[in-house]
Amino acid sequence: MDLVNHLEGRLLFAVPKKGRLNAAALNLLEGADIQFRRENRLDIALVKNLPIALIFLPAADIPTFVGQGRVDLGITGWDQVQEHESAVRATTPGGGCDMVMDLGFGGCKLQVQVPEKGRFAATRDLIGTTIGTSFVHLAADHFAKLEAAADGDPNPESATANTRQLRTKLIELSGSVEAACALGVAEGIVDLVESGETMRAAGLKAIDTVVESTAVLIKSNKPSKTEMRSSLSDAAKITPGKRAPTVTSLDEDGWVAVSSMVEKKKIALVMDDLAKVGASDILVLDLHNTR
Ligand SMILES: Nc1ncnc2c1ncn2[C@@H]1O[C@H](COP(=O)(O)OP(=O)(O)OP(=O)(O)O)[C@@H](O)[C@H]1O
Ligand SMILES: O=P(O)(O)OC[C@H]1O[C@H](OP(=O)(O)OP(=O)(O)O)[C@H](O)[C@@H]1O
Repeated sequence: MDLVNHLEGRLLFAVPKKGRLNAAALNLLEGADIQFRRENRLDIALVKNLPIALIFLPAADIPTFVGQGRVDLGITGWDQVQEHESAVRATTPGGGCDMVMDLGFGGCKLQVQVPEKGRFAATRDLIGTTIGTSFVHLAADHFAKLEAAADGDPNPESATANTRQLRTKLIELSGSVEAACALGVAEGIVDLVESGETMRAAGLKAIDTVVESTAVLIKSNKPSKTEMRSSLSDAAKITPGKRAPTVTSLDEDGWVAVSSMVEKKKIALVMDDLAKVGASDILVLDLHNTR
């Protein structure tokens, strides 16, 4: 079955496809009686008992899909939501995601770590060095604030990597970040710590916390394409016009303008019904003749 063509009218819900949050997220869905069967290798599963489609994505990509309004809801780490927000702040303030609730599992901290017996005691000592991390945008913003404070900026908390030329060099690593110091790739790292075992085994110590994280439920603050399409089909049933309504794309993502002929005596009721299915800016214009 081509599942992509069965998404219309369904709420799209992104779930971590693997990794630390996968099992706990699936438990949560089971507890909420969300029934589905995921076909082997398919990243979309239609929920049997509710108009929902689950979309299985890497935890790091979920804020992008939710932030762009491509899916409506998602479960991911707060660290990933913050990293996305830092990455797109210049073009999309807030990243397009709103936090609905803290889910309480997946607790960890994104921390600045340095060799235990090394020369760095505080994060500001790392200014101008090389830092290895998978969270390049959050780490860059963190060092932008530190550098602003070191330079005597009266408002260092408002500094970001977009507003400053960083002296600290960030190297993006996709895993095993803790190996970077011992192998000479970086002087310090910014990486997740849960039990602390990985950090201790690598001879590192934490000297600063960038973000404290747990798994969160996030929602898009843009209407998704499917939501828009389903509202549109509801609206078209209320105002079918003579043959079909005229639908025009608008410059704002997710919105369309709809024109349709309505009998004069039904205008008030039709406007009420349209507002109920989510229509806004409803205008009534005179039509002088029709045949
Ligand atoms: N000990 C931990 N280490 C890493 N992440 C953790 C840990 N505990 C909880 N998390 C949460 O799990 C999220 C997903 O991390 P995880 O490494 O499992 O994802 P992944 O999709 O398997 O990524 P990757 O393939 O890069 O390892 C993190 O962003 C974080 O919010
Ligand atoms: O404090 P701990 O309980 O030891 O957990 C922290 C470790 O877990 C994560 O790595 P992961 O196991 O996901 O592997 P990775 O290094 O390949 O990302 C994270 O990047 C740390 O290395």
